[in-house]
Amino acid sequence: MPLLVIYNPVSGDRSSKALFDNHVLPLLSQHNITPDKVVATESAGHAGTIVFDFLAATAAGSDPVSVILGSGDGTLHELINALNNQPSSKPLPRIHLALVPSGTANALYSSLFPPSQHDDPIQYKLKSVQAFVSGKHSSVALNLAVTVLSAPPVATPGLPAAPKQVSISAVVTSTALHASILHDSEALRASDPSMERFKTAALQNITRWYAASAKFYPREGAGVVEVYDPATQRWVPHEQSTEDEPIVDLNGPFVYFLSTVNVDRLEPAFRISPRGKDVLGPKGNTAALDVVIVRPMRDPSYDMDSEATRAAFAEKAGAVLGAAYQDGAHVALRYDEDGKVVAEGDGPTVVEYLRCGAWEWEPDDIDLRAHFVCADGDILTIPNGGKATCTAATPMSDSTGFSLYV
Ligand SMILES: Nc1ncnc2c1ncn2[C@@H]1O[C@H](COP(=O)(O)OP(=O)(O)OP(=O)(O)O)[C@@H](O)[C@H]1O
Repeated sequence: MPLLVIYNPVSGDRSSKALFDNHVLPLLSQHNITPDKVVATESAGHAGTIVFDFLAATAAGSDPVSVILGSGDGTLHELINALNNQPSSKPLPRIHLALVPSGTANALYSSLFPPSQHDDPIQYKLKSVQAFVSGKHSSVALNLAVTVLSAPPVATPGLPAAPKQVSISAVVTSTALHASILHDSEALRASDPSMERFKTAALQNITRWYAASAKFYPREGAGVVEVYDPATQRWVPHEQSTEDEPIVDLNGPFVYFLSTVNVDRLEPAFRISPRGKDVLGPKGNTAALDVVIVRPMRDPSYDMDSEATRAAFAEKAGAVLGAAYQDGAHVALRYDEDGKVVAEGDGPTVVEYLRCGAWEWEPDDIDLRAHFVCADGDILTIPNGGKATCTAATPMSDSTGFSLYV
């Protein structure tokens, strides 16, 4: 199988060149594997061009190719979207990826290879490449989340309808607090390349509420939208969803709205959708979006919207995010009758954790920040009067799409 090696020399702490020179390439030669090409990306957007040119030069037909990718989730996102946007008369072959985590957060890698304290730091980063060189070809097909931003259905008279924007995520699609954090943390990247910049941006945004409404559709085969019941640790039908009327409508305001595909975490310890990789792997599972939502009006102590109410709720939102670092304990948090966040009892859950096949997010026109959508770190803006629709997708067949060596 043709083999391409790519790394982003500026992702994360910029150590990927040394890692490839000292460990990845020597490991390949120990196994008598000679890559067809080894390339460092030279700019944003380059990874997609490298892969597209490689496919054009090597793939005689629909034969699969292997790509060893040293980067974070952002470069993978870029690569998937670049290939999707290339005009091509034939479907692209299946791309088998061996990931070398070199970014800041490495959500996909740390979900597939949950880190442990005992890992040797270098050997830990080589697990996917080890799976590739072992020749066992054990891989999982990646599901994708396809987000379409659409303009209002009625165009302004005299103006052509705005084109739809499409972005494909392999990890996360979010709005509300997470999209605001990613929007603001990008501005902090140059001064703070570490994950601390996400915490700084979180503090800047923790008191905001987002005015929007959302709809949820069942995943294929499920019949209903599911919600996680922490008491039984099972997915159960959402109270609004029946086989006859499956669509769930939720009204804002929202504080948190984040949907994952393939992953259970966004950083090694931040297990925000703790059941998020259940549907990966075995055949027969249909792709799903796991959506983590926090809406302040579920709080029994809520009476009116004011600065003081938002400041008080910020502490509860902070407790939810903190519990996500405790092995995903946030999905079991509840309100007691006074609105205190507790880990036991049978009050309403603080988090609504839904599993669906698609969701729609329609921001109120007046709320500019509710128009941000984050797709694997890329920030998109919903046009006024428009909405975002995110749909889970599985590869069309075994010979196309992406899979990961695990
Ligand atoms: N040579 C390059 N120079 C500048 N930017 C680059 C180069 N190669 C890739 N990029 C850009 O770097 C951005 C960040 O890369 P990547 O996602 O790999 O790392 P990260 O952001 O540090 O990690 P993570 O996504 O896990 O947080 C990508 O959006 C990509 O477009």
